[in-house]
Amino acid sequence: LTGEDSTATGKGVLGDTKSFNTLVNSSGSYLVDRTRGSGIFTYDAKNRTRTPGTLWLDSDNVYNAAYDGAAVDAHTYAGQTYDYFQDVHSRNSYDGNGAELISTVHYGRSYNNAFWSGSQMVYGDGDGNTFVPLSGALDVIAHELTHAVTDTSADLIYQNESGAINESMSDIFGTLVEYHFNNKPDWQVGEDIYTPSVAGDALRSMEDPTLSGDPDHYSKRYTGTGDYGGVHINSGISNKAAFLLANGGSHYGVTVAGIGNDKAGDIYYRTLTQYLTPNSNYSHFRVSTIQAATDLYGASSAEVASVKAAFSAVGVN
Ligand SMILES: O=C(NO)[C@]12CC[C@H](CC1)C2
Ligand SMILES: [Zn+2]
Repeated sequence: LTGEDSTATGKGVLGDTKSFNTLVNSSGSYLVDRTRGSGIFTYDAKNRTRTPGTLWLDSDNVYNAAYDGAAVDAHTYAGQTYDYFQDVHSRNSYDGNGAELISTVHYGRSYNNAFWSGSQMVYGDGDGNTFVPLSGALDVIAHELTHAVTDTSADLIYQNESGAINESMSDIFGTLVEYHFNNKPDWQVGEDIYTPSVAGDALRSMEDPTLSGDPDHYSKRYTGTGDYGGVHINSGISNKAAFLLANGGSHYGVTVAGIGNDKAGDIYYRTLTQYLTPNSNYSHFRVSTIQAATDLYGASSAEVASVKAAFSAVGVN
């Protein structure tokens, strides 16, 4: 594929106008951004389930059709997430080696989910009641791309406690990316694309995981076999700890002094990429996070004290 690097404009899933990088040649405008790593490439599954599908081609470099919105956001938010990991953590793409970012939208029919396939991001359109097209939320795209970061670093096994930590890392960086771009930021997950007819709800709350029935303390962890051993359930324990570490608060009688999003992000990034291993459980997660904070701020630092308090507050001692 050859052509000229260009900039297009278009409307996202929620009708917001944005600009993004494309490649233009005599065929038209492709959703190809050659300015980041080895490139960002966005594809159309055309409501079938073959991936990646067809590289997205538009006729006039203006992406304002309703059908275009999912692709506009997948492409733009992948670029923003790339920028977050490069600019904040000096990580060039999800593998640190400039790997191509490949996304497919319009996957399946009324498909209420999104996932990292092991090699690319995949987004359904939702059924219009539970979800609208899932690439419409920056925290969701950053969630998915963080699965790729995890897979190329700690490689946390996607089940039981290691899987819950895997899921929580994706929720944590999904939220931190949302704050980094100040895109209606909050400590909820998927709020922008979840239940369009219900205001103020979210798929999950990191501030209060019990709102979606998930545990906010290790003593309340799920020990069944559903959800790969509760990877989207027991993530609440770590999500609550992350909320407390960044924002502060008291939880079950334990008070945590908040250290802010940036320091929390640096601690979690170092924990994920330097200390966690495929079989890490919550106990090893506590030790690893303390070590990462110690590396960054010193053993007697306030940051280390807050990490210890945050894990203690959720019953991981
Ligand atoms: O938690 C997830 N995947 O592991 C979700 C579910 C809905 C959003 C898109 C994918 C987040
Ligand atoms: Zn996930």
